[in-house]
Amino acid sequence: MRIAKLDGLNVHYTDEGDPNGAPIVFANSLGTDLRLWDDLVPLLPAGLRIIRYDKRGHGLTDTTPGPYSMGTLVRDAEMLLDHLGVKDALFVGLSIGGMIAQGLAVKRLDLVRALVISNSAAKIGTADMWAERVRATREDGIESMADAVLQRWFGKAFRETDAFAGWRNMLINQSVEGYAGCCSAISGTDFYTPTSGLRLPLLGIAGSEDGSTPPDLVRETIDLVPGSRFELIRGAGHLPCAEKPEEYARILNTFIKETGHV
Ligand SMILES: O=C(O)CC1=CCC(=O)O1
Repeated sequence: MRIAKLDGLNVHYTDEGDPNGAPIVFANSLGTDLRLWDDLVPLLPAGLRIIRYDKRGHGLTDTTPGPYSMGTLVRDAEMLLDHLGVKDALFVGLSIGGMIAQGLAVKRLDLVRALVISNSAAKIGTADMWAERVRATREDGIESMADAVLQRWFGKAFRETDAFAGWRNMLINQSVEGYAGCCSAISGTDFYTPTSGLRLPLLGIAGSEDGSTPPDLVRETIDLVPGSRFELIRGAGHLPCAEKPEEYARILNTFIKETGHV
């Protein structure tokens, strides 16, 4: 098990593949841990250094008292990459992970040479929506919202597979404080202006059945950056890397090659 102690925070991460390869970093969504990418990683091209991590309040990373700010989550990612000596990474962020990706690219362009913003946007939801999510999380528990969240995460066919129970368990077993803390970070984030200023290779990925960040919302953010590309995965919900890993890999691997990352 790999833990990096970053300014007192124990951050759980994995560092796989070729240690001298071009780095690719994955940041996961609200309510998931780094296993989000388990089915995708074996489909990536050889020669990459593949880094995944559990963000604050999720998985095996420490939970600190919330609410969190997006600045704190971006700083955690920044400290991890500095700790690992990573520069010029291809950074893949899904949902809140895609917000962290935008914030990191704006703050430390030396760390990020290309971005994948998956099922994410410059701004997600409204302050009222996130305040209600924080209230429900704290007062009724994550499980009280699980069915609604999972409907947005996956299409109907996937919800009938055996694997679905594992995703439900991943969601309901996250820390209440960590989950609520990250809801507050999303609520306070509007990267519309800073992301508009980014000039780097950018790929957007959306799922046609995504009830959290619908395709039009993702596309609006991707279109802020000249030269960016947008791909839609049909029949997939909010977590297409888990629901349709082969299709996700085909799109991501094309981008990896186009940007000369391997
Ligand atoms: O829980 C959801 O609705 C999906 C989601 C929104 C932001 C995020 O990271 O996940």
